[in-house]
Amino acid sequence: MNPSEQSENRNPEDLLARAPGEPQWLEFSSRGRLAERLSGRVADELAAAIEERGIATLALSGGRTPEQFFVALSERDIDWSKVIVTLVDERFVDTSSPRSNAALVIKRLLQRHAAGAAFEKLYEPVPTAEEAATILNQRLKGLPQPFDVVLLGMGTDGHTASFFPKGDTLDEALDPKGEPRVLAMNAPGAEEPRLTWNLPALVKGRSIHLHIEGVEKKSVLFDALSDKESPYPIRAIFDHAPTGINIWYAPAEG
Ligand SMILES: O=C(O)[C@H](O)[C@@H](O)[C@H](O)[C@H](O)COP(=O)(O)O
Repeated sequence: MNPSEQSENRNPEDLLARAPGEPQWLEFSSRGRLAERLSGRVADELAAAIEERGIATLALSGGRTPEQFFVALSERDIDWSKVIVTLVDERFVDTSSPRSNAALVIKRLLQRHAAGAAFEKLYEPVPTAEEAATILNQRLKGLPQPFDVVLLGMGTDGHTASFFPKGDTLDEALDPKGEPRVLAMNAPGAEEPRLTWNLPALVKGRSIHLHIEGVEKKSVLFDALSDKESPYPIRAIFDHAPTGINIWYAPAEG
């Protein structure tokens, strides 16, 4: 049986009953429906945070998956002038690169209603990602934490944020006792050096959403959640998040 068939035959309810952290499974027939519903949920959470604390923080993943969601979110009419957007992780490239997560956020999210949001990029134009991490930890000291809303993605190698298998700072990044901070990460599976918030910064998020599309990712996630000793870094998020993670899934990619 190939991984896709195997994953299709696995029932999310059975799996989630055994998974750590009591996650919720939210499945949609299309990417568009998912983007619509997820954007409504995130907009409500941001509005509630503004109501309670006067400001809201939103930490986003990049990659290809969230494009439609970003557009749908940009159309939500909330007080974006009170929202600070940042990234869960970034590729060590400037915004002129098609690989820049910041460029994606600027182009797809910080438009329409969301044009008034503040944006804290996870990038500094210095020679190395390690130097950038040092500067970012200074610059982002004042960023209100815990983040109100954290949006995670996942790769088919089981990475989330830039917690890549065999990453050179993976142990440090996944140390649940660390203070929230940004780290540089170099890994064989990443095309360029990365910058990433560490596990404590992400799992402290008041609301955590994991957005995955395609049966291959579903299969990887099921493997990660059904095995306590799973080598997939995504497992660490479920093991350490005190709040239930919402898993948003649509079978089709593209
Ligand atoms: O910069 C990044 O790559 C991300 O933030 C990363 O963690 C992403 O969520 C996954 O790699 C999934 O990427 P895709 O959506 O492109 O599959």
